[in-house]
Amino acid sequence: MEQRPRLGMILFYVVLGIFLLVALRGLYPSETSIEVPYTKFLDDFNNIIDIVIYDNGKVVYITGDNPRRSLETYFPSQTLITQTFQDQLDQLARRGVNITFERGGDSLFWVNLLGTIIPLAIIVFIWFFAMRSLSGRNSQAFTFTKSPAKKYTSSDKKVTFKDVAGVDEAQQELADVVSFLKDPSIFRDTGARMPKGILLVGPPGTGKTLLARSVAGEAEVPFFFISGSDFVELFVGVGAARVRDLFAQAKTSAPAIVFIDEIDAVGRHRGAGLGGGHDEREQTLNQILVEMDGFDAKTGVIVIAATNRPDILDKALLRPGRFDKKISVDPPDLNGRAAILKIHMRGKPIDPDVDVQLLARRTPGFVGADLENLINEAAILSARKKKKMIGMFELEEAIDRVLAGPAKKSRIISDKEKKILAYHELGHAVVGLVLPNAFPVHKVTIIPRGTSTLGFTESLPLEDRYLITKSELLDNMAQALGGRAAEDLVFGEITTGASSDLERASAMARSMVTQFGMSERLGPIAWGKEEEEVFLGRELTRMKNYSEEIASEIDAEVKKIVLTSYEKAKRVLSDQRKKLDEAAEFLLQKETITGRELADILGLDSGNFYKDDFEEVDVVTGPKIEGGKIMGKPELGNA
Ligand SMILES: Nc1ncnc2c1ncn2[C@@H]1O[C@H](COP(=O)(O)OP(=O)(O)OP(=O)(O)O)[C@@H](O)[C@H]1O
Ligand SMILES: [Zn+2]
Repeated sequence: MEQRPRLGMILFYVVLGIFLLVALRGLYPSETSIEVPYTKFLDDFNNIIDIVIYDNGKVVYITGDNPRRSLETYFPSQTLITQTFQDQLDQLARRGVNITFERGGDSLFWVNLLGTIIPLAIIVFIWFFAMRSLSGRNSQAFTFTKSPAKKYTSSDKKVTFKDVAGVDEAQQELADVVSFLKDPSIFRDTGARMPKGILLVGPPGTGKTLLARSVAGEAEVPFFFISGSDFVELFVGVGAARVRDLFAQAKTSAPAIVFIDEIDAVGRHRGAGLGGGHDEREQTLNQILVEMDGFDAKTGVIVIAATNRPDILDKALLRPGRFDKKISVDPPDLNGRAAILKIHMRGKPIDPDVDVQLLARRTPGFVGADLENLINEAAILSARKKKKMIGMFELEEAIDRVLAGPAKKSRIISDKEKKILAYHELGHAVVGLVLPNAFPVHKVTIIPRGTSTLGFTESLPLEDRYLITKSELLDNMAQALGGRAAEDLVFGEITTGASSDLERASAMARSMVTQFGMSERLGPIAWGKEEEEVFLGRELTRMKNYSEEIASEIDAEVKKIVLTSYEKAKRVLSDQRKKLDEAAEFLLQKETITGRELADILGLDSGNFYKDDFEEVDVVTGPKIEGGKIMGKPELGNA
């Protein structure tokens, strides 16, 4: 980012240099000859070694005295056809002088002119183009200082709180802002101070922009939008000028909302970042601070900024009177996702049989933008099939695509591999169905998807629960190991396909021992401290604060837990050995089997499959426990 203005300047000067050079060259063309009087021509006559005669009377010649300089003179064009002139030419020819006849002596002028204009035009074009692409905006190549803020006024399609869901807490906080913008006097009477700046913090796609727009829509005030990366411009000082312009615009139409997306692009704490080059960014940032200090609550301008890197923001931005209110915009929970899906289904032809709750359950970790995209994908799939309505099949297919890539029907898997795959996936599913505390099984498929997934069993994690018991953890671990257990049991041999299952089970066991204090031997002690680097790829790092002795005890406990779960999985499967073959036959034929169908084959009416009985649960907002972390993803063990 910082390199941009530098690069722009260098490019600009290089282009300017070339431009001047060519322009000068065009004015004094080196190839052009010097005009001399006719008498000089007569003087030189005996010395001429090369001559060009144009039909309009122009003559260009070179003498032996100075062969590098061509001279030119003019005859009245009639002279060219006189006998005397012909005689003179004869004389020259006899001396072996090179004589050429040409048309239209003026062409040289045009050649010169074109020679100047064409490169000029090319350069202007390149310059223009460079500006355009460097400034990242099409129409504003030359209006650097004018703010490119887009203004959405109430005439545009209005976004209101009804268009946003799953971010209830943030919405509640913003409701105050709306009432303030609608009627500032209420707040003035109680002496309450409205924040000038609000910082929306959250991962991409959670609806920060949408929220800011909905505040403007609810309050029916103009909305000025700009992105922090727009400020990073070609010339030093341009960003600051833009900020000034933006705020001037907002103040004249106050009450108004100024929204700065990606504020981290300019608001990074000073001195950070690579390769210096902070002058431009710093100036822009300073200007934002100056503007925010320069108006008070009476002005009626509220600045909302969004970022997903609050940790790198300059402290100056967060001081009182600036962005002193922080609102976090988190990824939606189960009910939030259902509500967002409903919003984006509005006005689309959705099959009445669609189970929104199931879709929400299948999409943990999806943010608003993903859910919107999901519905769009399903709409495309339906259109491709020329269906009139978007059905559950397309919506589920769209989820599978996002989770594991599009189905690869063409991928050829040998029958033997397919059989192993079927038993492996059924191993997961059967264990999940039989053990009462595993996550409900939704479906099993052996349709290969993406590049690495050969098949998967999907269980739906219980997100509306905030505590997970030890027995649930153990049953889920057994389920994770079910694939491997089935391979072992049925084929007496194991494949490489279970590696991620093993990884998952081991990680669960380790968390149980070190994090949740669930090992009897090691007691209710947190071994090591887990640190989640905020927004840095969510890497979990464990700080070791225990002895080597404890470390080996932890390892022994982890091993014990995993092995016990594995034995449990194997026991369940050998009890169901006969039914397992029946289910495998079904799966090999149909490639997909639902939890309910599998329960029917196993004769487990009360089996642990996904039942549609979660509909419209009340959200109990409680603290999220750590355990949610490892439970957050659906079972997606590849073969
Ligand atoms: N909470 C939500 N409710 C409804 N729709 C949402 C929600 N969140 C996102 N969307 C949909 O996703 C689109 C993109 O979201 P938006 O641009 O507001 O996210 P953002 O948090 O600003 O992302 P970024 O940080 O990438 O700018 C929205 O236009 C909207 O259609
Ligand atoms: Zn597996």
